[in-house]
Formats: sequence, structure tokens, C-alpha cells
Amino acid sequence: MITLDGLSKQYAGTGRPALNNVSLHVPKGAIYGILGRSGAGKSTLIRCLNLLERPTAGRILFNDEDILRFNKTQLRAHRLRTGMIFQHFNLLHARTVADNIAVPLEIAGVAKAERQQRIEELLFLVGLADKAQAFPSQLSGGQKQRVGIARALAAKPDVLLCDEATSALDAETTASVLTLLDTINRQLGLTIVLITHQLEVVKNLCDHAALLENGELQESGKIADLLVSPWSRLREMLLGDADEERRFLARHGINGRPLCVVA
Ligand SMILES: Nc1ncnc2c1ncn2[C@@H]1O[C@H](COP(=O)(O)OP(=O)(O)OP(=O)(O)O)[C@@H](O)[C@H]1O
Repeated sequence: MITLDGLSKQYAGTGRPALNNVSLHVPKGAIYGILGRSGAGKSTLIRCLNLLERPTAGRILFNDEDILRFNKTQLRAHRLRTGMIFQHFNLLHARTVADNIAVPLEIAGVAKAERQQRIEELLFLVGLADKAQAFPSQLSGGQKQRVGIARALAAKPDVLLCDEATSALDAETTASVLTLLDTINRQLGLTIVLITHQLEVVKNLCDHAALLENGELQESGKIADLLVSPWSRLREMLLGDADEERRFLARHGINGRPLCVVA
């Protein structure tokens, strides 16, 4: 579905590249978590996926099409097929919930009656059917992120990009937003790419993961495969105490203990 091939990004006037020769593959329907510390290059990477940032080298393939070769019309269509949610929600404060969700539909030129129907469906999907006429200032953080998710899904994208989507939320609200993302992935078959510095997000939601450090990809792949690799640092990071380890391994289809490590 998405392939990054030798992706690099050097911001003007900086010594070290923010991304250095990053290659990875996100299969269709995956929930792909990209982990890294502050400054690792996560935001740069996710912003390259809809060309909010333009890489300085490499290719970005969506379904085998190189988006760096898109003209303006193709790029506009690509951005509608690529929904995005943000740490601080980025809602329009003067617009109601319904009118926030309408934004991508207005950009796509969807007629008013169809827009209204789609907004109702989306509000139901994210559990905010009674909040259509509320303003963002009247919502909790978790509710705001649900509006962000509904807006990101409005134009029926193939991919949802999540930029530290739960970093501003408490643990309980984070769990409910992760459950919603999991449901959307299953029900709509949506591919999700998320960046986070929260290990818990990758543990609780993702089936694929990558680790970025100083702009370089350290490792990447299916979590079930990383868990049986003796060299995997992600494996070390993801496995907690014995009980948690048992549950986590079972979730990824690896049962029985002790963990059988294969080369
Ligand atoms: N617009 C910019 N101009 C110059 N340098 C930038 C710019 N944006 C990011 N950088 C630099 O690129 C590197 C990667 O930054 P990036 O924001 O992608 O990392 P991150 O992993 O998302 O960090 P954080 O979790 O703190 O947001 C950092 O060294 C940062 O200072």
C-alpha cells in the first residue's frame, strides 16, 4: 500500500538530516506505529506522506504510484484519500462539530444533502451523535479527537495518518480513542499509520512497528516477527513483566512460554 524508498529530508540551514535513507513498507489494512524519541524525525516522516513536507531524496509510493510526481490536481485528490489527525486536534473553533466534519466534503464538492447524511453517519461512528451543533470549546479532549477522526474520515480516505493523536489525552481517554481507531481499522479496512513516543500506543493498537533514531530507521516490520527476533530492540521495548508479556504474545499469535527465539 505505502512504500518509502530511501527517503531523506534535510531542512535548509541544518547540519544533520531529519530523515536519512528511510525505507519501509506499510501493507494495506495495517496499523503501523512509528516510535521514536523527540527529534527522531517522526513528524517529518508522517508529514512527508501527504507532502506537507517535501523530502529531499527518495520515493513515496502509494499503491505503486510515486506521489512526488503528482501534479496539483493529483496531489489534492491524494490529500483527500489521506486523512490526518493531530495531537492538538486542529479544529476550527468558530465552526460547530458538524461544520468541522464538513470541511473535507466541502473541498471535495459534495452536495449539501449528501454532506449532511455523511456527517450523521460519521457522528454515529465516533459516538457523538448528540454533539452535531456543539462548538469545540464545549467538548472534552477525547471528544475533540473524535471530531478530528470523523473529519479525517469524511472523504472516505484509504489511509489515516495519526500525528501523536493521543499524546494530549489522559490514560482512560487514550484507551477509548485507541479502541475507536481499532474499530475503524476493522470495520472500514482502513490502513492506519501513526507516530508516537508512547510505547503503550504501539503495544495496545499496532500490528506493525518501526523505530526511528536520529532520522535513521533502526528496525521495522510485523510485530509478530519482531517478537521472535533475538536482535530486536522493539521486542525488548514491547515486552513488559511476565503477565503482560504473556498477554501481548498471545495477542500477536505467539502462545506458550518461554518465548521460543528463532534466528
Ligand atoms: N521546519 C524545520 N526546520 C528545521 N529543522 C527542523 C524543522 N522541523 C524539524 N526540524 C528538525 O528535524 C529533526 C526531526 O524533527 P521532527 O519534528 O521530525 O522529530 P520528531 O521525532 O517528530 O520530534 P517530536 O516528537 O519532538 O515532535 C529535529 O532535529 C528538528 O529540530
